Amino acid sequence: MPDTLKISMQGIVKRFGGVVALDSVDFELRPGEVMALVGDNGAGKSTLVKTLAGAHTPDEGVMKLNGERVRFTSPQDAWNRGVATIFQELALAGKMTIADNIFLGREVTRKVAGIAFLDRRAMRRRSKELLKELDVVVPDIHTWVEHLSGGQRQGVAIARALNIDADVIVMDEPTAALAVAEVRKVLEFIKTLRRQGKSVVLISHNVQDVFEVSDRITVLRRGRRIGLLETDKTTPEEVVGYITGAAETKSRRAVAQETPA
Ligand SMILES: Nc1ncnc2c1ncn2[C@@H]1O[C@H](COP(=O)(O)OP(=O)(O)OP(=O)(O)O)[C@@H](O)[C@H]1O
Repeated sequence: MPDTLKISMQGIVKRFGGVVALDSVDFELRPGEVMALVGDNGAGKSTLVKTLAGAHTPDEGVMKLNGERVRFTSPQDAWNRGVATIFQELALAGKMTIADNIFLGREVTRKVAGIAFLDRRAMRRRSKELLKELDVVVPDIHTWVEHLSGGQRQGVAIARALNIDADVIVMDEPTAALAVAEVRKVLEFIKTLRRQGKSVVLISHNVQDVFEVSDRITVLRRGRRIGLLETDKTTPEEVVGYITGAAETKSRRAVAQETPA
């Protein structure tokens, strides 16, 4: 059977000195799905995402993109292969315009008499198109990013990923520290990405957000994957049970009761 997964990670181990941050973790992402990644503080979510993003090299394990084995050497390398990670700090330049941020590192130039000039008009046009596709409303394309709201900044960061035709978009706590209306906006961006056929990984501490936008949920606990759940076949209570370890304890108890002495 052909390997149709967008991303597959198998047996990923990542150690930091004596700390085993990821202990043989499997992770998968289908084309066009939103996969939530949840777990308590220190569960290993950021480490897994940084490994996927090329910021960490795993000590063990195999990673595949479209069924092909890959080893990203840097976040830039992962971006070039269409895996764009938007970290909490967003990596946007506050004192640059929206369009300049969307094209950061990939500026469009045109040649006049053999000399390359930045094609600002083309960059502005494309930026407006990308923001429109996502339904991001900004005051003006010339606005400095530092004057935008948190939700608008998330929109610019996503537009930047779409500008490189990324088809895997990884978002690390995109709704943390946002006002309610802004959270709604970011959740809508995620739904738009899915409609466009993109695969999304969403790290979130907010179970309500997870239930609103995800197709499946991966639960990490103490560096291990302890749950892979279909969102419409589980409940917030069950997910919280996995996060806190209560579900694990319960299933162990159930097994113990079933096992004859
Ligand atoms: N660069 C590092 N050096 C040493 N230890 C690290 C490093 N990064 C992560 N760890 C450790 O690895 C474990 C997993 O951390 P990680 O940040 O991946 O968890 P997390 O699930 O993202 O937590 P949070 O929700 O708090 O961000 C923790 O014990 C953490 O202290």
